[in-house]
Amino acid sequence: MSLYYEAADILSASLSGKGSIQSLVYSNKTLKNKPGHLFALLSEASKWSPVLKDIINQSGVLAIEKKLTPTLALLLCHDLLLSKSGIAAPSAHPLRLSISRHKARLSAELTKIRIKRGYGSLDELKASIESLSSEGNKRIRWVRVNTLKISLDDLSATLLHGYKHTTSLQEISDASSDDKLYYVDAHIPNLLALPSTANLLKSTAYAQGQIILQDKASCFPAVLMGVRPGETIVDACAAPGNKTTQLAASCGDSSARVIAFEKDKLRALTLRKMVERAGAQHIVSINGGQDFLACDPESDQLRTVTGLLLDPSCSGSGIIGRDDIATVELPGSPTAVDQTHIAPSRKRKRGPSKDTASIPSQIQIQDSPDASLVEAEPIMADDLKSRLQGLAKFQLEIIKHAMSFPAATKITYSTCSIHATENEEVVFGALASGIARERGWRIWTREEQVSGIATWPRRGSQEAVEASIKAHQGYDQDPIELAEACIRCCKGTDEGTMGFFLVGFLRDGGESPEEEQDEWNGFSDDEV
Ligand SMILES: C[S@@+](CC[C@H](N)C(=O)[O-])C[C@H]1O[C@@H](n2cnc3c(N)ncnc32)[C@H](O)[C@@H]1O
Repeated sequence: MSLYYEAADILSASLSGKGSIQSLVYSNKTLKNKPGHLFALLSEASKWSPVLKDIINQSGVLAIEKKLTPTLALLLCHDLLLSKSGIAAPSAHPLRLSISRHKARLSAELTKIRIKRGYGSLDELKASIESLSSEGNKRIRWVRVNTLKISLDDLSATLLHGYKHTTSLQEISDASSDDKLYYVDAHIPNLLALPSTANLLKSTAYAQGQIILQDKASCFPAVLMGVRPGETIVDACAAPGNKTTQLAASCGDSSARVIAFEKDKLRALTLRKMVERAGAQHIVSINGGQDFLACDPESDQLRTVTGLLLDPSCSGSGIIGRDDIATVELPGSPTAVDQTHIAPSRKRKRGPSKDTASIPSQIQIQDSPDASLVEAEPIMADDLKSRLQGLAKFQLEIIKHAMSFPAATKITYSTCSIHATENEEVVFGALASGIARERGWRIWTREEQVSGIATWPRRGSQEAVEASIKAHQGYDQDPIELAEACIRCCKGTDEGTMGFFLVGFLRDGGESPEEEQDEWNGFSDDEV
């Protein structure tokens, strides 16, 4: 029976924001059960959780069986109804009995749900659950062409030889493993999409740094930055170096340069390797093992820096593969259908249970471009909330430090988090800060963004912006303009990106870079 207790503990820890199910299972060396067995149970039960939640809620079993917590009920009900080998416990075990004595009722609820959803058999329902779960997985492999090493045209003759160009991203995500297709992205220059089955890691192009496997969302900040000749750009949190090498590629053979900070010495080694593989060592200076927050913006190296790209450590909740944290639905909470926010979990009346209180039961993302996802903060698990607040404090410090660079006129701030706490709220904390007011920093409006970024439809959450403005009294700005200035990407959409957030800050003035700057109007539609 320890299997179910151990799995329930892992699920509760994941739901409180302590990590993905995968990392919690495979990083724990003291597990009593086989990691593979635990992971299979947890990922299957998570996949089925929207159905199992309804079955358990409709059956009323949680109100009758005092031994069952919602997570235990989810796991046991999964094995009772859906696992070929049934519940892995002796038939007389009290926990097994607590669910199996309701088998008839639970099976009847499963049948009801199946019929309601229009499936003729359990196999048909299973096939639909499988296809839904694979939709959340990455089907697209984003490939950035490293123009320091090769042009897109030359890559077409080598790596892409035998591949057919398509103008439909959908065709890429629908491709079978034999399909050799590529798509040229409309927002990011030199970015391709290939079917995820394309085995690029073994290609010469990858080994020689001609291509960099980088999610589309992660390419947005360097494009927004728009490096111009003569500039010096700081990448403040650089390893492993995706954005550093992208910035370097946009410097090309101009006189622009990049200074990359990476606090962690080991990660700085990875950064160095990546910069070398990308052929960017003559463009990038690496401040390895150095804390960006401890650097002196007035130093000789930094006082002429004109732009800073900030991509600090974050919760990583937008990363694909961490879906399992956010999408498990537990019984004991209402069935949410068309909600933008996490549905509040109903507190159970009987005694306290460690996995019931304040657990996000569901996150639903509204697909409308102007209302991207935000979490309903008040019902966040306490652990997650305090972890996010700690991250947000650090992220705000990074922005404020960047705002103190004397010649800087532009900053980009990004996270691969879906949480407003790390995104919109940090942004407006920064705008309302003393240093922003003193140095004249303001938001980089949508109208001022380069076309590939300005035309991206998913923008910040107006609701989160309004809440942030309220929290920073005296900061009087148009919430619509501010939300429009923020860029969001959502995972699990047809756009094939991970969850991501980006915003920019601008100010007039600052010292000019040493060289004369060319007039630069951003990327035109023809170029992307
Ligand atoms: C989200 S990752 C950056 C990913 C990177 N921008 C890319 O696109 O490949 C954040 C990085 O910032 C580093 N970091 C965190 N705090 C830092 C600080 N105060 N100074 C410099 N680097 C820091 C972390 O070690 C980590 O490698």
